[in-house]
Amino acid sequence: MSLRLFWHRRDLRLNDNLGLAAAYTRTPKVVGLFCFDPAILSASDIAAVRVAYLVGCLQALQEAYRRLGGSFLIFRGDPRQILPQVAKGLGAVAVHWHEDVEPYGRERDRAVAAALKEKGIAVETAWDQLLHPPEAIQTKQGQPYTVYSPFWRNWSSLAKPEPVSAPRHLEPLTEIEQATAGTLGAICLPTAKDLGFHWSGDLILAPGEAAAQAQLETFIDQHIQDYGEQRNYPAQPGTSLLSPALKFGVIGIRRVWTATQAAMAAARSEEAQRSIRTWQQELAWREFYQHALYWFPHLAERPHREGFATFPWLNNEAHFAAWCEGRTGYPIVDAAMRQLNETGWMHNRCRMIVASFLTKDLIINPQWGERYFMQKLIDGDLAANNGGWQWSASSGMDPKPLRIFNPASQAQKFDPEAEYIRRWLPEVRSLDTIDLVTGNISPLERHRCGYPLPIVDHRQQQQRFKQLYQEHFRSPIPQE
Ligand SMILES: Cc1cc2nc3c(=O)[nH]c(=O)nc-3n(C[C@H](O)[C@H](O)[C@H](O)COP(=O)(O)OP(=O)(O)OC[C@H]3O[C@@H](n4cnc5c(N)ncnc54)[C@H](O)[C@@H]3O)c2cc1C
Repeated sequence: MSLRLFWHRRDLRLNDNLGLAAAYTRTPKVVGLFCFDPAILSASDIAAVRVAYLVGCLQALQEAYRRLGGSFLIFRGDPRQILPQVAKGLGAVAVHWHEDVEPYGRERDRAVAAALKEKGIAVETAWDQLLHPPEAIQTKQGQPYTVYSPFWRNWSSLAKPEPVSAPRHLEPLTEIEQATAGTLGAICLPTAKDLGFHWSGDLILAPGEAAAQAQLETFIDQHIQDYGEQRNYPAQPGTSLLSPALKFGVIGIRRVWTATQAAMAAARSEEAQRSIRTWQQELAWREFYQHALYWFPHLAERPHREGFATFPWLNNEAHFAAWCEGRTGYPIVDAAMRQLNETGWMHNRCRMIVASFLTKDLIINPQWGERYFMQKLIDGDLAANNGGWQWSASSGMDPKPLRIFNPASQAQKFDPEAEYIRRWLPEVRSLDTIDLVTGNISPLERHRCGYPLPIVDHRQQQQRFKQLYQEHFRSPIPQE
């Protein structure tokens, strides 16, 4: 029986997995494989919480393969060497995987494909992590979109693909093949600690396909119809928390989309339908940023607007340390950074607030913040994180208006009872709500609570940023 390998990367599931389903139509002997790449593991922006979630998902996937009777192999090393060696050693006729948008992944995949073809082994790839691959969404002139609204109009007008089924039964490796895999370097699944990462906290989402599916169902049943309103309040459980599952492909995007369509059909009101539409738009933001990275790989390295590469950022290291530790003296900013440090996740509203604060109040290079987020986030994803930071810094593809968030107005609007602030800043819990949301806390009170004075003055810094902007770009401030 011919053997095919399926190389898992950002698709840690059996259901709604296009490449796996395609391989399974050819043979039931599809062997799953995951390779820990030292180049990725040794990068300086890896979060321990993300590795912990990844390892948990691999464990669930390995069990899922076993339940279907199949085999799942783990390796540690350079995929450019491992994949061709293993495929050849096991006599595989083909290796299947899914396309990636990240520059490193695309280059790696080209090298792996070339090495396999040299050995006479077929390579079959598909787009799986997006509802529409980059080539499918372009302007009338055949160019990639650089602005979200027209992208959304095009993207949302297209019919969406249906989910595909998981294999029903898989053939395992024979004992001899298993022994061969061992000599080729197959290892037992390491723990996050074995890989050099330590995460002792809880995870916002339990690892594995079953947990992601259950989370989707809970969100659809209980929250999606109120998402339009609730998604802005960081103290409320109004968002899906599916970002780690979507990052690692623990749930299929076609399944997620189908669930939103079913919710739309069952919506209780027009308001509820608008909420569901808003959530669908977030899924489109995810795709927009992935397409952007695919077409403009330089985004991973530098600002899209070239002028920002030489912007005179102040880059005060003490201010950056205070921001990272949640000790800026601005309660909503500090609460958000503590949430990130303690849980590996931060609410979207707060991501925007802290990113604006870092770039427009502290006037620090957004790349510093982008990297810190990657070092901490369970859902840290190059495309989404870069997109979010470039949006916040006004250095991205869609720079208008110049977004400057006022921390006090944001807190008054989106955390009016200071519930979120109190949850993450225990030292100020006893203070009055109005003081917490406005940040008008006297120096004496701050001293009494052990809470720092504001490290900068928002109003002054806003003026300073605008002045630097005008001088640097020699142009007026872009307005809405
Ligand atoms: C500065 C900054 C950095 C960010 N970094 C990341 C990151 O590293 N990884 C990441 O997945 N998201 C990132 N986001 C986007 C967003 O904050 C998270 O996707 C969201 O908070 C995840 O929570 P959720 O799953 O409950 O989202 P929901 O509100 O339930 O949204 C559903 C899904 O849509 C996608 N999504 C939602 N908003 C966005 C967005 N603005 N851009 C891209 N995709 C989106 C996510 O996959 C999310 O899981 C960032 C946003 C900002 C402003």
